Amino acid sequence: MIPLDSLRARYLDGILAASDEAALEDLRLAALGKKGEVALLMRELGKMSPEERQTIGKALNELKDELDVALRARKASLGDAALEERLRAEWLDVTLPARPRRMGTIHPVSQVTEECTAIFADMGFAVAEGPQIETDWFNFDALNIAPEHPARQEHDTFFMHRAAGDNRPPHVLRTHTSPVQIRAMQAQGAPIRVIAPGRVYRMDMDQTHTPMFHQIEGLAIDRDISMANLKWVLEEFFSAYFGTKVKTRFRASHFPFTEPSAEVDIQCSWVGGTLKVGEGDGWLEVLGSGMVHPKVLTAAGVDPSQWQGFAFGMGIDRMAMLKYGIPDLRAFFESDLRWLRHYG
Ligand SMILES: Cc1ccc(OCc2nc(C(=O)N[C@H]3CCS(=O)(=O)C3)cs2)cc1
Repeated sequence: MIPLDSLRARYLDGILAASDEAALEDLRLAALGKKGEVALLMRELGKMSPEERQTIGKALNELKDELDVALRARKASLGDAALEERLRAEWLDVTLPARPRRMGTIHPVSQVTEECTAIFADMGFAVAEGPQIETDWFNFDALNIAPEHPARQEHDTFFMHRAAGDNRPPHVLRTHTSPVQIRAMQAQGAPIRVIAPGRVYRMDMDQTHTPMFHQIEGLAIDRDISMANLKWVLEEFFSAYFGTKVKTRFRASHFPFTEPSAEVDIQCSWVGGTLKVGEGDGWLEVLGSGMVHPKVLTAAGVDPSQWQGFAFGMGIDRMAMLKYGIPDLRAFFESDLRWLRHYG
């Protein structure tokens, strides 16, 4: 009688060493198949005494069950490994549907900035850019804004606070893009025709004001530029922007950086809650403007006895709200995809 232990050890080792399911199946047949070693031993039982038959028979059945469990366990782990191998080999499942790719949209602020820039480019204005963090000189002093002017207060302006002993000049988040035009004049002198679009920052927050918003300012300096030139440039701009003939109305005003100054309205009517530009007997304020103050030209290194010209400033977000009928400025910056897709 073969000692069952060596048979058991041989098969258990063989099962653990089996490298794939085919080898395992061969082992199962060799051990437990009709012609398997266990089946052959079972046939020997008939030649034994009843006592032997019972002992050996029990041992053979236990061996059969043990090998069966070991074979199933090994088959399961080989199956997992085969699946793992297949998933690794077939990482790219070309039968999967393509990932939905939605077309992006251009933000209304970017659209309006590009549109305004193009319209002014047609009238000979180049685009000037500059830093968003400015010294208080470029943001205020150069624009003839007095030291005690309320706009310099912290309730209006974001100041960069300095560590003690840091004696660099105060820096602010620019409150308008006017400093860009000072820098442009310092760089190229007169004559000059530039527009300065960009982000500006003011301490403010409500339905029509956000701490960051977008402005576009214009500057035209030459030998004999007048308010009449300003009126023409603005009427050309608004007519192109709104796609219809737009009349403007100048109302006397005051800004430290322009003299004379004028707030400019465009003709409009509110038909059933929607804005109609270029008709009706209503007027809507859209920007501020004026002839550049001599002190501002001097600060920028341009001789006011030789050169003069106009400047204006308007809110890009506000222009987008007017054109697209967007009621709340805060929605511009909430990154709500539904809003962006609707207005984009
Ligand atoms: C060198 C230089 C000299 C003068 C300049 O004057 C730009 C001007 N801006 C305004 C004005 O009213 N701007 C506001 C309109 C709405 S807003 O976006 O809140 C800012 C009037 S004149 C600019 C640069």
